[in-house]
Amino acid sequence: MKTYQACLQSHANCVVCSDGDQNPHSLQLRFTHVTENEVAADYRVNKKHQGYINLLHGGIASTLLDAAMTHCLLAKGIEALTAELNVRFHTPVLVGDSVQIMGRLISQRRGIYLLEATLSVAKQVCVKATGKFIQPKGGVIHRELSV
Ligand SMILES: CCCCCCCC(=O)SCCNC(=O)CCNC(=O)[C@H](O)C(C)(C)COP(=O)(O)OP(=O)(O)OC[C@H]1O[C@@H](n2cnc3c(N)ncnc32)[C@H](O)[C@@H]1OP(=O)(O)O
Repeated sequence: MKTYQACLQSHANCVVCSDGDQNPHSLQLRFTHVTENEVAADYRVNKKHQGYINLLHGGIASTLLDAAMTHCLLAKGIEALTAELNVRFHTPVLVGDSVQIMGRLISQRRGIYLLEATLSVAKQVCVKATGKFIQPKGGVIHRELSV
């Protein structure tokens, strides 16, 4: 089984979790293990990431939840692609809010991993997601570009 550190190399330039040297536009999130099947990260909402004035863009919120679920699998040595993402926006999140993002593995059946993730402010869940993840055939995730 690959280690978490080794799995991180598969997305070394990631817009969510690489360091600023690798990608200056990265949100530079750091996920930590909470339990065997759970990871978490903290993030303060930057005004660059608003959609409607002073509200966190829903696409960015979805990205954070997708990343939490991905890291949950990476922490278990599993590199899989998002095959399906379902997001429910309960409460707007504001610029400047400190948010906690959690990802949790729910189940695994016939190569399809089902996960859930939450984005909370002061312990109130504002955005919730479920996702299905699948390991690509042959296991190769990254691609070479022809140009
Ligand atoms: C911070 C870290 C960030 C890292 C990145 C974050 C995660 C991402 O953004 S990943 C990028 C976005 N996702 C992608 O680009 C994925 C694009 N899709 C794909 O590559 C493929 O469709 C992939 C790999 C998901 C599945 O491909 P493949 O294995 O060929 O699937 P396929 O043969 O169609 O299906 C395999 C099985 O899964 C099932 N399946 C496929 N999709 C789904 C789904 N959404 N729900 C349920 N079942 C599904 C199929 O029915 C099939 O079942 P069975 O074997 O019983 O027939």
